Amino acid sequence: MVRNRSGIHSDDHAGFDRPRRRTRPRTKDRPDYSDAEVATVITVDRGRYRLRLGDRMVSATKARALGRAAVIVGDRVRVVGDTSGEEGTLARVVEVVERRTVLRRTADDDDPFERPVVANADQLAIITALADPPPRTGMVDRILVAGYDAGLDPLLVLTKADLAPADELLAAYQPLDVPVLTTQPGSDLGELRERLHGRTTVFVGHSGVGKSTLVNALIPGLDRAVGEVNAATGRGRHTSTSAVALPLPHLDGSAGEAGWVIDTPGVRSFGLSHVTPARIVAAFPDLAESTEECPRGCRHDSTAVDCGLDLAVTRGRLAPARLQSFRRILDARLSAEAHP
Ligand SMILES: Nc1nc2c(ncn2[C@@H]2O[C@H](COP(=O)(O)OP(=O)(O)OP(=O)(O)O)[C@@H](O)[C@H]2O)c(=O)[nH]1
Ligand SMILES: [Zn+2]
Repeated sequence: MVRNRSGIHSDDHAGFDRPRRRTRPRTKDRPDYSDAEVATVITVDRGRYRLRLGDRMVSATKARALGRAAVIVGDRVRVVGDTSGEEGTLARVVEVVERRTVLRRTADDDDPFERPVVANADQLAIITALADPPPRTGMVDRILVAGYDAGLDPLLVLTKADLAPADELLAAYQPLDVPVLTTQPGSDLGELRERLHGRTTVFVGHSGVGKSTLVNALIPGLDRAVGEVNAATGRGRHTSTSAVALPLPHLDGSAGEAGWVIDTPGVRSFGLSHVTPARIVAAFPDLAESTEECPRGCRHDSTAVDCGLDLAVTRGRLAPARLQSFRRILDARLSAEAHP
């Protein structure tokens, strides 16, 4: 799949969480912040933001003028006030820079509200264990769909390869050209590091799959809590409920970051009611081309009549396994619609 660096199509910029009109100050009163410093949002916690500004960490609140507009992890924001980062100081976020991408979910399929989860990522790593807990392709498919919708490049990381073989999952995702990596205790993370290099990658995975173990291995000294799952709540006591952006160190010790990992809390569901099938198709240029011959309103699923995708298979232009895998993930979206 050929994509530009940011992984998004040029028409994807419109209307990302612009503040509503009533919350926006009248233009003539709006101060000009264009020369304010720009920082990256690392965490969001009850109206407080931890920002990385150059090589210092700064705490901040949101300026009243931003109203209810969301500020999310990964956002690039303009900040004013005390940006020294010294103990007890608090800067003010006055503007969110236009987002390149937004990964969204709806809490449930019947939840009408889209919740932006992470801004400005360009890759989505889905972490799945090969056993303990057993892999759930339905969940992987749903997260993939959210990633394609957001214009993120997918990456599948299969952990616990010491416990079970990866064949089945490889067969399910290779036809979609999803890169798949496997890990196990002590395995070489070189290829994963290469894929993370210079990019911002969201890590998503069900609780217990070994996500913290992986993040700790990638970022020595980080010490994310591993395996502290509370039996009663199914949630680690110290597990944060929102995402956190973590800079990846350069292995040779040079300054700056080698990329960003945005770690998200274990997901149990990934609602997709905000996703349209057309945007999933658009993530696969070869398939999108074949749908040009479809009848109007074709949904391209396995029940579709005269679908151009079936024609493409008949003509030998599309591998049957690719179409089958594509329809499986399309179904992950459509089944969301079937149970509103
Ligand atoms: N056998 C095996 N066990 C692993 C592997 N990776 C992690 N584990 C174990 O799996 C358990 C869960 O690992 P975590 O890293 O806490 O999983 P997590 O996905 O971060 O889970 P949450 O913190 O609940 O989100 C721990 O006991 C780990 O030691 C692996 O590759 N093989
Ligand atoms: Zn079709």
